[in-house]
Amino acid sequence: MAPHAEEHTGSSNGAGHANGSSAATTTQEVFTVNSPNVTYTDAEIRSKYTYRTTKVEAGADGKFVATPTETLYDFKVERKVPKTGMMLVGWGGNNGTTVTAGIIANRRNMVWETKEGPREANYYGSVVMGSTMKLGTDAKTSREINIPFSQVLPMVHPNDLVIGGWDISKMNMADAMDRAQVLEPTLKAQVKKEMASMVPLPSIYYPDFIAANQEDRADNVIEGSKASMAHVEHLRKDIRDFKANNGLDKVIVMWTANTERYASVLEGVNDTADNILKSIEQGHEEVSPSSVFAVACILEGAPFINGSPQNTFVPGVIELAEKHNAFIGGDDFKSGQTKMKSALVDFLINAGIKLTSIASYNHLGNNDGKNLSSQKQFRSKEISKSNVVDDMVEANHVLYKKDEHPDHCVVIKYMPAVADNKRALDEYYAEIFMGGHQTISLFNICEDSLLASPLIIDLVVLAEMMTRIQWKDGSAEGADYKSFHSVLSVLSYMLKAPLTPPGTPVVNSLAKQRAALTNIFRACVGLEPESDMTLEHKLF
Ligand SMILES: NC(=O)c1ccc[n+]([C@@H]2O[C@H](COP(=O)([O-])OP(=O)(O)OC[C@H]3O[C@@H](n4cnc5c(N)ncnc54)[C@H](O)[C@@H]3O)[C@@H](O)[C@H]2O)c1
Ligand SMILES: O=P([O-])([O-])O[C@@H]1[C@@H](O)[C@H](O)[C@@H](O)[C@H](O)[C@@H]1O
Repeated sequence: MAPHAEEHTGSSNGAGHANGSSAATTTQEVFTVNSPNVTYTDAEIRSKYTYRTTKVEAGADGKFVATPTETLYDFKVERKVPKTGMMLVGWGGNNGTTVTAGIIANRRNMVWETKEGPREANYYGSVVMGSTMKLGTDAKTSREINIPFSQVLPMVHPNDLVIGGWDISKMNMADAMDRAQVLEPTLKAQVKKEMASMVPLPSIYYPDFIAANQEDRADNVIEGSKASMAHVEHLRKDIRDFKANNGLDKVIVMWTANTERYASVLEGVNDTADNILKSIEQGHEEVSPSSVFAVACILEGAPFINGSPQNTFVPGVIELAEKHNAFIGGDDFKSGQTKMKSALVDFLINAGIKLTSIASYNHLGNNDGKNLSSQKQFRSKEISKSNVVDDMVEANHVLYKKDEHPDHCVVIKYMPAVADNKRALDEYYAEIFMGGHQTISLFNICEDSLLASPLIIDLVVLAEMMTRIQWKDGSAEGADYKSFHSVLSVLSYMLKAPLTPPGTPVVNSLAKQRAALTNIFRACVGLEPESDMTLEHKLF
């Protein structure tokens, strides 16, 4: 994505709507790949990529036998950036209002006064819009050349996103933004008029799935019995209407509504695609609103991402997505305390330091915290916040015996006074050389919604990008191109509890997650994985 070629003109249009530029901005890539394995047409980038890895087998003598292997893939990337809609479930919440105001402010290059002086709109905290990747090294000087991550492939610019969504609260977005207590009044004043014209669509509300303390918000609910496909069809029509009313090519749906309790996974209820559809027809009590949204999106062909920790993707929903070649992804934005944890644990364990205890406490005062003050909803969050260290511990059997792992506790307390400015207090306790100990104590004020909103943008932009990437076996004549697996594990960097295709491992290491995303996108333009070997600086 090149720097914006045109000014964006917002235009409001109908319920659950609005804005974005009149058309997707034309982009000029900032690099081309000079390789016989990469071809460019106006419509596509095609690349032949050799995937090199190492297969390991246990030898007869008990030693490992490592065999380098090569697999040929052909990748195809559609270059046309579609006019894309972002529909948020829970649009009227802290994250929904904040990300909406943030995109409007960026689209209009807004500046607002604060007590520390003027502040300009930005996309800090977004991997796509705020980070770079190493393209290679200068042919003459061998110095690193880095490019904005957003320019490795032709991605949607968030300023172009047309935003809409649903909420069980009918409050318009300007009033909901005030309710959220996240943004500076001087910024809110500049987006207020536009946000006031945005009203969330009514949503489905099954009280048993979120805290009872949320009931007073529920004044914007789709009527009718849960026991039918009516809710699914209603949401599908909402998506179709939003797409048609805004002249969109694509819609991505993001769950940023309240954390639900876990749904029981039951044979005959939600274990298969057919059974989840039957259970929705029957209004089964274990079918959650988020699963109904997921089913509606799968049937409508709109990628669905779950930004909360509940098990939206019960096996039947995953199977349905696979049957329909629809994209799903989740779970639970990884915004502050857990993102720091996944980086710190990665560093400590890979440094050979034996982490033995992690105590994670946080308190917050926003509505999310209010909902999480209910045990069943907290349990969903406790699970997603606790499992984030598992793969890193299991990968180091020098430090940890089988099934040995650090003590790990997660505490969340609702303290209204701090509002969205969540406090995360962590203690990491580790064994070091010769019986020593290292204690790391962190006090991390994470402004929850200002950290989560850029992740919403990343997840939507990356999910849309994945719909324009196809692959085929490069060694098989006549093979057909197909999409990546329905479960977008490539999104894991932004998520606490990465959903992966059934039977595949979960990777929580932040560095590995980012490397996977970066290197898959590099492969799509025929480039080798980012290597920091820099042999050119060592072998001369
Ligand atoms: N840093 C973060 O903010 C962060 C990080 C990770 C995960 N999350 C998760 O993201 C979600 C949203 O966080 P938030 O701070 O915006 O919460 P919030 O409570 O401010 O917003 C949630 C919104 O969802 C609405 N809602 C509830 N049930 C709904 C339904 N069935 N359909 C449509 N709307 C519904 C509520 O009315 C509310 O407006 C929460 O589940 C939270 O756990 C947030
Ligand atoms: O991503 P992270 O900062 O570790 O986790 C956060 C929790 O600490 C917080 O209590 C909760 O309100 C947010 O939804 C988010 O899940």
